[in-house]
Amino acid sequence: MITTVTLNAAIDKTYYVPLFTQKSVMRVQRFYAEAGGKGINVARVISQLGKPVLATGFAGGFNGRFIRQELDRQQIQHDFVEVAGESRLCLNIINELDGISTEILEPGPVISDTAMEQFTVKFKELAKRSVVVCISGSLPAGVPKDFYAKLVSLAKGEGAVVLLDTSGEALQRGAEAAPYLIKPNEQEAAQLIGKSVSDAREMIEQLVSMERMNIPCITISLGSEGSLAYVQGAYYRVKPPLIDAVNTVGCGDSFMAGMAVCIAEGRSIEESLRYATAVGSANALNEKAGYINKADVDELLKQVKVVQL
Ligand SMILES: Nc1ncnc2c1ncn2[C@@H]1O[C@H](COP(=O)(O)OP(=O)(O)OP(=O)(O)O)[C@@H](O)[C@H]1O
Ligand SMILES: O=P(O)(O)OC[C@@]1(O)O[C@H](CO)[C@@H](O)[C@@H]1O
Repeated sequence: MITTVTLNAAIDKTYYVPLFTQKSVMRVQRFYAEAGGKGINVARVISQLGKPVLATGFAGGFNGRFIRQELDRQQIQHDFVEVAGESRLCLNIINELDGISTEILEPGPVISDTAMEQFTVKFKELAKRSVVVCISGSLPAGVPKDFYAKLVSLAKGEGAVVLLDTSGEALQRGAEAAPYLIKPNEQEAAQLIGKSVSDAREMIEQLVSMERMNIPCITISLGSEGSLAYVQGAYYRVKPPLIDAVNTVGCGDSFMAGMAVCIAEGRSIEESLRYATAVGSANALNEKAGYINKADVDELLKQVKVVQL
């Protein structure tokens, strides 16, 4: 089984407006409301790829009920710890004119020590039954910055392969616990090394050589430019197909879903990078965040280029 973790679950609302302008009244033309937050997106995409998955994390209030209901409707297994307060609302406003998206993300509920203890017990149990555990997204208030590091160690102790996709201090501390894979985008990678470097190859080399960084697989995602990966001593450049992107929010989560599936199935690294890239690109073709069509993935797969450097 693959388990995905979303400590800061959300209702992801996507608004399509004709022209996004400040100091104006904008009428929404189309909108979508989905169960979201990075790990839930990963779970949905894994499920859309036809593979078994379970989503866990914290969920609370009316929004938490909506999230569980949506997962039920989409027949995605879930096991969340109920928390006091409301799970957050994340808004993605897409300007129809040029496709540019603006995200407004609520902070989410404050998590109590009791809820964290409850989650830790549940997580250990789930990790024991999982081949791969994928931990994604920001930490809600109340959760210590080293919580992902604790989860990484626990899951590794239970024999699971751990993938981590987060940012800032949570990523820094989590990375020190040596998950199997991290996937920062350029901005997150720059935060991790403490400065921005314009050349992606130089950036990944700096990440690899960082002290206390003992991670077998590091991929820096570069949006429409694809990614640069380091896997056990070798570097790879991955180029996605040229597509007409509609909504790129959730591409990183879809990439993680593709990697999780391939790692769970023991596929080669080149095959995994190719597949994950096709899944990431397929998400960009969809109006909803964290959504793919399997037929798109199969088509895009033929056009992804992976080159060992
Ligand atoms: N416009 C695009 N065209 C083709 N492929 C894309 C595009 N945007 C993203 N992808 C694919 O998806 C992967 C992940 O995208 P990206 O770098 O935007 O992740 P991210 O910043 O983590 O996204 P998010 O946090 O919204 O999930 C890329 O490496 C690429 O393979
Ligand atoms: O605050 P986080 O957890 O870093 O990011 C949350 C979020 O922007 O990430 C997803 C896209 O990757 C969206 O579904 C969600 O709203």
